[in-house]
Amino acid sequence: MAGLVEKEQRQQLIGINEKEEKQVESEDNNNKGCEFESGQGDMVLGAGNSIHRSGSRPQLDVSKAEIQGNVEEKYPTILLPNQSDDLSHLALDIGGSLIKLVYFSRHEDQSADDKRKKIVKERLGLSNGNRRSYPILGGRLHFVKFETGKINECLDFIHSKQLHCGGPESPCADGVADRNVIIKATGGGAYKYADLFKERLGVSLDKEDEMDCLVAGANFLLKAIRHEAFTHMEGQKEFVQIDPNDLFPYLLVNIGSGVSMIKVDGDGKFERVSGTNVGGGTYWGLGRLLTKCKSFDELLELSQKGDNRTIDMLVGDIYGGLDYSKIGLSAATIASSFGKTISEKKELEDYRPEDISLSLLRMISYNIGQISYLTALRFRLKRIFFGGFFIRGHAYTMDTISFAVQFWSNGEAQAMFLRHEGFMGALGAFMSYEKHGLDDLMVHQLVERFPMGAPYTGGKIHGPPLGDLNEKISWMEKFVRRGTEITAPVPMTPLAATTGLGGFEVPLSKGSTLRSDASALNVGVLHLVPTLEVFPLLANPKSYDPNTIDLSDPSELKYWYTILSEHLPDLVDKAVASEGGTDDAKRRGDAFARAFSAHLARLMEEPAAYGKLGLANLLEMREECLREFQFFDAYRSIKQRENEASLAVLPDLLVEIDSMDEETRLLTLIEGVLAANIFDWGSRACVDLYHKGTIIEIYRMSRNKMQRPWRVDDFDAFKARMLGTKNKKMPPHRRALLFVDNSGADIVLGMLPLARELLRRGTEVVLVANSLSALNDVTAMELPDIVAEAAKHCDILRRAAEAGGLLVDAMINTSDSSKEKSSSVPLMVVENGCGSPCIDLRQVSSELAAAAKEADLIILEGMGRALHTNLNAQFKCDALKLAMVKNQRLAEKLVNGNIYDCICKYEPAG
Ligand SMILES: Nc1ncnc2c1ncn2[C@@H]1O[C@H](COP(=O)(O)OP(=O)(O)O)[C@@H](O)[C@H]1O
Ligand SMILES: CC(C)(COP(=O)(O)O)[C@@H](O)C(=O)NCCC(=O)O
Ligand SMILES: [Mn+2]
Repeated sequence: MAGLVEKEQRQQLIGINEKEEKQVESEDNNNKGCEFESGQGDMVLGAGNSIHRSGSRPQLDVSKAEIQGNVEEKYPTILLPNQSDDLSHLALDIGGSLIKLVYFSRHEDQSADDKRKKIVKERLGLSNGNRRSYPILGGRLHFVKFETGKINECLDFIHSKQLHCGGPESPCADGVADRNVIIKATGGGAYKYADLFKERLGVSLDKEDEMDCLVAGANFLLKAIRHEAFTHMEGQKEFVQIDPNDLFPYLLVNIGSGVSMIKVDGDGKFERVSGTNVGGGTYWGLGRLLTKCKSFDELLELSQKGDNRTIDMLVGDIYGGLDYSKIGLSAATIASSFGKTISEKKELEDYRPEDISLSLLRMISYNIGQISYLTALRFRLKRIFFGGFFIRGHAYTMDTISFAVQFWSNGEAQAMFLRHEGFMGALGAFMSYEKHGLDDLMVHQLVERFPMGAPYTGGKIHGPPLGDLNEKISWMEKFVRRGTEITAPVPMTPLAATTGLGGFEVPLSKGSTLRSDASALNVGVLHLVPTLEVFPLLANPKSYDPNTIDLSDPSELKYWYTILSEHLPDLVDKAVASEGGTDDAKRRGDAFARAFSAHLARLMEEPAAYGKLGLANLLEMREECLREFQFFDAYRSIKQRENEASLAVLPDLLVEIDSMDEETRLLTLIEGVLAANIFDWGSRACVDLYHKGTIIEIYRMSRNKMQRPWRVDDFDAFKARMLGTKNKKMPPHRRALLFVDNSGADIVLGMLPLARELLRRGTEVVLVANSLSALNDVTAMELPDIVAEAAKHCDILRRAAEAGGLLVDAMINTSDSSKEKSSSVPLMVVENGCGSPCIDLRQVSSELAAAAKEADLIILEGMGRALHTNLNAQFKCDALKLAMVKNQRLAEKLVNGNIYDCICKYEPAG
């Protein structure tokens, strides 16, 4: 370490305590349109130009079409220069009670198509061949609903977002479609309101069969959406992993205004086998008459405070308080719904609306559950999926239905619910567009993200569309005034359960809340990313779960909620500074903080709202939320400063390393990676440390503390594989994938020297970095420049970078003047496909998937990638997981250790 000291003085100049630079990189966001969905929507950055649409689906503009690349390829890419990417599809399901809307928005790829990408594609033999040129290159599916009685709001919404013309970027004249635009629609309203749509928006509704749509939507959801189906018993929600190859047959019960029961045997293979007219409309209609409630939610809310014993006739009422044990009915069992109201001389006003609502809800839910079970029995179906907006994610309703199915089937049949409960028909209508592209997509190409608007939009707030970021922020500011009102949950009174002899028992519905209409939708925005792939080196892709920490443990959730909340002010400061600290940046920062806090609060109340919640999801949500408010790289100047400081001391470090024998060198390199992982701006403890010294001081301190054995120390096994033993020589690995983490010392003084060692030993190295920025993580875009800088001081890196095509543009000033063609194994950079401090290996970039095919060693580095996620992941090849644990609680929990302990976990190919 002595060599480093000389440079130290110089580094003081760029000390870590320096005030954040106020420079702004010119980021031309002004011409990007922003839209905000009122109602239940979210915010989306839009882009693009005109839309070409006519007939029942958007038409291709094939003028000047040409084949790009090799014409011999099986699926050559066809370039359509005049075809806009920004096609927008909209489909509707207009039911008796609600209108459901599904629409697609093309989303601009935020990761730039730089030179590196082109080179990587060539080198890894990736072509655009399997990338569709039409219609879905990538975009987002949005889900919105309106009450049918307020159809004008729906028309306004479509109109304001220009969804009938193709999106806000291509408004149609006077808001009326000029061509004969046809929109797919299902449900009775597609007939009833056809003229209204024509008159108001100038569009024709193309009617699709309701049952066809329901089934198509349900099959798509069950096959392609992770954590779509779940069971709900006694207040406990559990997601069910559906094997797409073992889905059929099943019974689909759609509880809308009325109820349909459909036996589904395959795609497009189904029969409506039963139904009942006692459904959601019955509950809402009767409930309204009997309680004078003004809204469905009000009625449902009332039920939560109700006691049905005042309304229902129980077995105990008939049997003088006794059970009817001979036939298995407890005294608490409902013998007759509303039965008590006949025997007493009371009028409607004498009953509490709360009790009436509860009795009604139980009566209808139980009845549907029972008929469903009988229907399933009739066709020998074991699985019943319930959908429709009657369910409304309401715990008590689901418990009651589950209870009925379980009770009557003696546990043989299982009731499951769908998160996109009421959207099956609308999705099916969407899929009926001839070229929607959806059913070609697989589960790993769909990323469901938190809808950025949901937690803070109220169903009753239907504002105009927000045209730009400014309006979005103003809206957030206004929201805050109403924020507590909107986000405050309505507590659900846990009802006393009777665990008697079965039958009409009171189901438990603990801990659930009934939220305002908007956030009641437990659906995110579906990001369609056709380029994503499953990481091919996962040993067990089906059972792989990226998250190490399960946030379904409430104490764990609370802890991480607090950590993220406490980090927020500092993050906002950094974000605002990264955009020059302008007033506009401050407003955006403020809006971001509010939005993110609201999301956190929402998830605290209902952690499983959008599927199983892990720590990686929370950390990603923070980054997504920053991007939503156009903070694309909050740590930009910190990263730059740390890169420069570290690059300045790299030559000395390399000299020092090169003076060591092989064994000491390998240990020093691994030690170096662990020590440099301390530069983590996401860790509270580390950020506090940075106030105490310069980068180099901290780096040195960190290395000095590297005492072996580390908390998890498989170094000897790794060394044996790398260097061999006395008795056994080992060949070098063919290709290593290095999943890199932070900028600055972490990459420059940690991972690059390790990469260099591998290269020196004849192993190809692929540096795998983020596609989008997250905290101070280095991105794939940034890496070539860093490598080029490092290569100025090192021939090994230079030759490898040249061989990997990384130095095409770099002005290399090497000490070695030889110009001979590089004979080195290559060093490459690929992007991982994500913008988070963690990595979900079920969904990685096609570049990474291609690079992985030749790899026989993986090195995962950092807390996010090797601890929060993937600590327990098994791979088909050798894997090394390296990280410093920068959080006390995590250290205790994972390794029974302490903060700053290190993990070096080596797992040879199984
Ligand atoms: N905000 C709401 N307004 C009216 N009904 C609602 C609302 N939220 C949930 N519901 C329930 O959902 C039912 C409608 O479900 P849905 O699946 O949309 O069927 P439909 O296609 O028949 O409208 C209503 O009958 C009611 O029970
Ligand atoms: C966000 C992080 C996973 C990044 O760590 P890294 O992957 O860079 O090692 C980590 O900083 C973290 O878990 N921070 C929160 C914990 C804390 O502040 O203690
Ligand atoms: Mn990191």
